[in-house]
Amino acid sequence: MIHFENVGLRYGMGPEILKDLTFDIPKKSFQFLTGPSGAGKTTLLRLLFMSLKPTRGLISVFGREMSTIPRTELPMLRRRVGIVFQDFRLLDHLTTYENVALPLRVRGKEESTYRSDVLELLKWVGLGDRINVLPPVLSGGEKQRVAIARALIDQPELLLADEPTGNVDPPMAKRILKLFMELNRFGTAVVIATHDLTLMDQVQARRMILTSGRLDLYE
Ligand SMILES: Nc1ncnc2c1ncn2[C@@H]1O[C@H](COP(=O)(O)OP(=O)(O)OP(=O)(O)O)[C@@H](O)[C@H]1O
Repeated sequence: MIHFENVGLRYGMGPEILKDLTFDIPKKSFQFLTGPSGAGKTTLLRLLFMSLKPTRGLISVFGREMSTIPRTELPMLRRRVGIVFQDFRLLDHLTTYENVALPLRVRGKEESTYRSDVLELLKWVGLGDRINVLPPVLSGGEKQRVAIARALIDQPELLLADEPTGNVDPPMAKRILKLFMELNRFGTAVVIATHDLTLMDQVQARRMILTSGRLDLYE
């Protein structure tokens, strides 16, 4: 589904942050992306989300070579990807419910077809009593769970999550992991960037380890 071939990335004239990355993200696969702080995990997720272009090498996403994709087509391709940003990126003027429903609204779906799914997912992540609240009054962990629910609601082909359990307690982290695994069981490829060893030890999954910009894969 995604293929990287000798990919390198530098920001501006700075040093190369990612070096010679060659790997695949197969359809329906599940993997953790880990490595020390500053190793380039978020940068790699941004490449996977097509919000950054590599400075060298080739990336193909959903069978398309990234350098040939017109800018106008990127939003359509990105709709096939669910992403949980480290800083959540919720819309502050929309309620919790409306934030989670947004990807479905953007697709032109009727509210009656998804309302119960959104409510059920919000309940699952422990936010059943926060549906009409605006993000500014939510705690960090609550915001994180809204961002996760929004990324999952439309069953994307690929889910990218940047430290998705960084702000929640261990039982909730376990619950969120279960949600990702369930989504994966239904066919979504999942990439979770994390430092959380306890989380990674709960699943037998591929580990992609970034160290000083180089990637090692442990199947
Ligand atoms: N927009 C940017 N401009 C210049 N340098 C950047 C930019 N974004 C990230 N970097 C640099 O790239 C390197 C990798 O950063 P990145 O955020 O990808 O690492 P990370 O592995 O996700 O770190 P963490 O685990 O702390 O979130 C760091 O040295 C960072 O300072």
